[in-house]
Amino acid sequence: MVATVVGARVESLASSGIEAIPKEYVRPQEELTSIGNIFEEEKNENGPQVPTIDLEDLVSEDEEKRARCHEELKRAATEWGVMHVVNHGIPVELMDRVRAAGAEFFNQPVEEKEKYANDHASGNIQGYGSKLANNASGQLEWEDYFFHLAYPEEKRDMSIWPKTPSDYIPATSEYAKLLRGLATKILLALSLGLGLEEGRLEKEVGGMEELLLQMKINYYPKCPQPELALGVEAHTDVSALTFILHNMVPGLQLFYEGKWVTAKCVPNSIVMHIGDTIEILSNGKYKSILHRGLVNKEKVRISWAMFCEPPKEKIILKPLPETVSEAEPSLYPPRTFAQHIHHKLFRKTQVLGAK
Ligand SMILES: O=C(O)CCC(=O)C(=O)O
Ligand SMILES: [Fe+2]
Repeated sequence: MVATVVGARVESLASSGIEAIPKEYVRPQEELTSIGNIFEEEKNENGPQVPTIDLEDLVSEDEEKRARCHEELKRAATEWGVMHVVNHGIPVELMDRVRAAGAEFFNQPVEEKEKYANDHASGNIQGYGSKLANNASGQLEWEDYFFHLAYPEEKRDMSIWPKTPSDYIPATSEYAKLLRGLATKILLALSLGLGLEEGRLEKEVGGMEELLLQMKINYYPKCPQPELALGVEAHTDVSALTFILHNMVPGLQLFYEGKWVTAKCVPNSIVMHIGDTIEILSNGKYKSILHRGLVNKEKVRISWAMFCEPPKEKIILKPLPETVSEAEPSLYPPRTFAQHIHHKLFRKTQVLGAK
């Protein structure tokens, strides 16, 4: 009998030569029916597609062009809550450096990466990790990850950032700084889209001092039975905004109008999600879309998610008064970010426990 090593890295499992995945990774029956071959899914041109938004004119001097750009962004945030953004102002060479550095870090032997292992029991949530079963079902995801705070600079713990390769720190630091600037511009346009003053959402999520940029590199090894597993299970992001780079291997799916839509790989784009925080502040006018990640047999997939998050306790999140009326009552009770996360986990445990 082959015993499963619980807590082992998915990468080690994947390279061990197993032909069948351990049962903890097998999704429940009702979910399996919707999991297909991601390469086939990516080719599907029928049905709705994730919008691509050109941000060239996001801060244009030309008022008309700027308004048009804001309108498109607003529409995508309202209808989808996720989009490919292009002409975002982040140099492609920098995105390539971030990807190369992350990939090189993960290319090291597992033992090297274990030196950065996180330890949730001791409160060390930053570093190298894999999902631990957090509920009775023991369900696991087919991925390992690296997680750390990337911005603001004074809140970073550089002792946990990868030291190898040497470009990891400079590339990721610069990328985080530029993304922070982009987040401000996006929040400005989204504020105007709600009829608010341009700086309002930025302020409501914590501003320059308190909004945290958290980097999560998702590493999805090849999977011998991709039709039975998920790299990341269906969820909405709790963040205000999430910016995602990937290595051009498909995997991301969005639950839109009752169906799973596969995101195409758009060169030089960044996938941007509206997270729960903005959905709540906007009283549901902007959407935080349900999404998940599929894995495959042939190629390792890596994605770099930068979560822009409000502080855990300092801000009470609730629909802004301007977004609430008699006709559109508040859809969300007031909660801190920490309470929101806790509530989601609690609800999920209840749903799973009810089976
Ligand atoms: O890998 C992806 O494309 C998505 C990952 C994701 O949804 C997440 O890390 O929250
Ligand atoms: Fe996500």
